[in-house]
Amino acid sequence: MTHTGQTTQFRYTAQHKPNQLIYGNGQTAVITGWTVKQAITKHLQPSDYAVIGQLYSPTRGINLLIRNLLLNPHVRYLVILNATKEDKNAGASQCLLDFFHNGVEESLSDTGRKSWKILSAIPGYIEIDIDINSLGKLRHSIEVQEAKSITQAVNLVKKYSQREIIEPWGFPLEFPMSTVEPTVLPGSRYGHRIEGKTIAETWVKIIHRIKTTGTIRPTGYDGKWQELIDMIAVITDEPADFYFPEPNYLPIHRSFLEQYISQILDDSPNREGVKYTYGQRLRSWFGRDQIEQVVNKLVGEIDAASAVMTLWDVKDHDQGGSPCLNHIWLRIVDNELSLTATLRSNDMFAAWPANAMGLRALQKHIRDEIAKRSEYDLKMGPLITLSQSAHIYDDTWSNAEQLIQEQYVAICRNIDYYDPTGNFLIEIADGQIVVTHTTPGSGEIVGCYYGKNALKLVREICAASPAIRPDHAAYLGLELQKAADCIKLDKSYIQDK
Ligand SMILES: O=c1ccn([C@H]2C[C@H](O)[C@@H](COP(=O)(O)O)O2)c(=O)[nH]1
Repeated sequence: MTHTGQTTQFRYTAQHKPNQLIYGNGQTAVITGWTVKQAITKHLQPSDYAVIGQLYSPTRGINLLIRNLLLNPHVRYLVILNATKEDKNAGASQCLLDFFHNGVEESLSDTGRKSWKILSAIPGYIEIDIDINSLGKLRHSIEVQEAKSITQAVNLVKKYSQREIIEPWGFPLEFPMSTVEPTVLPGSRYGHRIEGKTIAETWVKIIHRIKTTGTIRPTGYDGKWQELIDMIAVITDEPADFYFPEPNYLPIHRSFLEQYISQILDDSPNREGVKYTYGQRLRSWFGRDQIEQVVNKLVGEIDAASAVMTLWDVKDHDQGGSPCLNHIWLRIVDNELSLTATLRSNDMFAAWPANAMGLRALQKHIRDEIAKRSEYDLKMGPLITLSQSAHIYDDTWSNAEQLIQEQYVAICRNIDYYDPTGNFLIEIADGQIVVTHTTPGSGEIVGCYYGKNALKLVREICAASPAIRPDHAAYLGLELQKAADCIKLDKSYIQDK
């Protein structure tokens, strides 16, 4: 008997990410991985499938997907698309396949919580609150097929939709879920500056800043994120071969970096299911190779302040999925080339490290091309990212907390107290405190302050040099108060003694 599916009464109930899914009334769930779900949906009728959704991450996505499947026992078939480079890199489709093939064991998750660990080479976890017998029942009640292409996935779904309706494998199952709302410290919302030597170090500081003072907001998808608006990250000394900490706490591996850099540097043809690549926007989208344009611009006019590349197309308002990276600007000052990139929206936990490394590779490429075509042998200046919505999604909050606990304190311990604002030399002369402001390197005198009141002096200094480091200002406060006390007690004062 052939069955078209129209007669079923099945309705998929999604408790997690309900607005991210496309619903039908069949018995097959389709996981499209990193391929946009519309690329599959457009070839099918709603009666062919129960639900169609994407799966990006094994550590973040699978747990919610399994919870949704447990709520929908009428789903008896699962087609998992595992087709693109992104799928291979993320490993989510593979890990989900391994869940159905191999099952789970009790273990600790990446954030140290007791969890069910999927028996897979790719780390993936399911929350321990989900009953193990229910997981077993789910695994054995659903027929699972991997598809290596869109066509194969569509054919598999159509094949299943021809089958006779099968009874649900049980009753809908729901398990408790614990959520922890973070404590948010007060702080300014707009405009934040973070600086670090490497991408890895800067990332930890970024995560700390957003996690401590970011505003908790709905994401526009399902769920929440913690957000700061307009965050500038300045990375001063990323080495040419990139710094990966040991052990690597970044959400990117060296093995993926080469592919990712190619997505930024190289043109690529339109691929079904992929909305855009940055390389395509830069190399060909607007009918010009913008990387070539900026290289030629700077070779011809080394002081140019117009070495701009744009990735935003005005047509991007007409459809979803517009590029997050929108504007790139290069500038040469003192024989060094800086690159500033503006991202309208930036997932600072999962995406920023790769974004930053890709942009650093672009900066190096432009430096080297300028060197090939001219006499200019430029140094690599800083990489600067301006993330307009700088956010951390709620499903990575616990990973972010763990990173802060394990790395932030260590990074703060290694801080050098160099302040580009300069140095302040404190003395007592003629019964007054005298503060001399000098430049950081050469020690040239650039300012002088006098008085007896420490607080007044600190305020004057901070007003005149508002970019002074907060710990430097605090140090000055202490030293100036010591000097003021010495005047009162008629004692001699020596700075730092
Ligand atoms: O290179 C990228 C691409 C995407 N994203 C993140 C930003 C958002 O969290 C999400 C895209 O969502 P939309 O703004 O397009 O809805 O992906 C990045 O951080 N960097």
